[in-house]
Amino acid sequence: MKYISTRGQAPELTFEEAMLTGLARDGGLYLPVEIPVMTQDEIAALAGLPFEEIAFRVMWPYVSGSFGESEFKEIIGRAYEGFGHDARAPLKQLNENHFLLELFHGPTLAFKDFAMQLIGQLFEVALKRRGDRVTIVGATSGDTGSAAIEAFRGLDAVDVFILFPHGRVSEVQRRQMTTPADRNVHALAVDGDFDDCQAALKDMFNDFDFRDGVKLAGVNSINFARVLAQIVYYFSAAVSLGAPHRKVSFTVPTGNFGDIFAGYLAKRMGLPIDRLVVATNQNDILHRCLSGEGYFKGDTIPSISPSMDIQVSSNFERALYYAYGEDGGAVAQLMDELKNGGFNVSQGAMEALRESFDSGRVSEDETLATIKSTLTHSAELVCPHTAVGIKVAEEHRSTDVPMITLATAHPAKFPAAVEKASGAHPPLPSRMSDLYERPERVTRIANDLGTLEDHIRRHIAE
Ligand SMILES: Cc1ncc(COP(=O)(O)O)c(C=O)c1O
Ligand SMILES: N[C@@H](CCOP(=O)(O)O)C(=O)O
Repeated sequence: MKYISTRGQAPELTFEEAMLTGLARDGGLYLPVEIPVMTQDEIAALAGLPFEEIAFRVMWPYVSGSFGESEFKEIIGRAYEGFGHDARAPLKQLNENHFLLELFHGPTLAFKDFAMQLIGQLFEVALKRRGDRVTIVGATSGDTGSAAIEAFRGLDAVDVFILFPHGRVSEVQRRQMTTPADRNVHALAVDGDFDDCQAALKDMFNDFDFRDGVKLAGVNSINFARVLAQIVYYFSAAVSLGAPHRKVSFTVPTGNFGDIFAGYLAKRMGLPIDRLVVATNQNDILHRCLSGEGYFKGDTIPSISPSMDIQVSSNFERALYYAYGEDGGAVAQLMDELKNGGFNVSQGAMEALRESFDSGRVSEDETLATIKSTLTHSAELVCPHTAVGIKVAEEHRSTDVPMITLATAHPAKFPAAVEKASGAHPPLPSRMSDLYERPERVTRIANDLGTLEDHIRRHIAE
């Protein structure tokens, strides 16, 4: 499989090259040249298989040519062996036709572990084969950073620098990033918001001297490998509810649009997904856009679902690429307009987006009320991001198609909000019970490209 950029001006790459590259050199995001399709029989055959086998069958067409078949199976095995649930992504029933897909049984208690644990293994194998090393820089609103640090800590061939917005992540998220003692891990608390961190990261990729000098690699969902690994649980969940013989819908708490874009690819691969519902908090650029108001940046407002405090949703570019008929020139022009504040989406592209996506926005009070009512009515304690999803899902579910809401993080990552809403304190798993006692190591740093690049150059392989 070859990979092309959403902006049409970067060289075609193999899966391994695209994974190690991150952002395309024309500023775009990599996508497969064509989306592989599974037959209805192939999808039906997934029912009852272990998660790892489903992962292999779903991802293999995307990676073959870069990794051997048994090599890839072993990588998948290693990636998920540390998960705290045999099903990896178990489904729970909330009410008659509303289900919760629990994606927080990995090492850092958020859905990011599904992809990050896999690409940690893929990077290690690929870099060893090449005899190469890279500098990973990641931007995080809390969960990507901790998952990346967990996946890459202690690896000789990788330095990992994580930029997070100072004061805008939960204490558990911060401590997950600042307490690992490994010398190749560097947590940077940036004076800015998540969008500033993500913009700085993209600027580093577009600064070719820096990019080539430090061998920059990215593990945010700008990296297609991240999105790929997230396709798998759409399949495992849907077949366990009767797909391909029965349609299902998904509601996804959304910020950077990576998770729900994985659902879009699952649909294009042949999974009978009826609706994909984008659920946003008060940082609602995606909801406004899907409601026909154009894609215009606002100020990011801190919320109790901080991982979704995002205004520039990087993977929306991938959805626009398909909505604009795979026209890289059109996408490049929209992204230029975004630099000046935003753009209106053409009527044809809006129709294409609406064929798959619905959306809803949830206020802070509604988030708190949903945490409480979910505990009261379904005996489930959920994190604020999941609550945003549940609220929107309830507004969009129909009686005849099961709705699956993605439970994207463990409630113990956000104890203050969960306790405020429900009065219940979500305990951390016992393996993390000393998290609050571990010493922290973090550098507070200005939101300035030169300062960030200089810091990274000076601290590589120290
Ligand atoms: C807990 C949680 N829920 C939801 C999201 C939103 O996911 P995405 O950015 O893929 O839309 C994030 C961050 O990415 C997250 O950390
Ligand atoms: N919510 C994310 C933001 C970054 O998203 P990514 O999927 O592009 O890595 C986080 O927790 O950091």
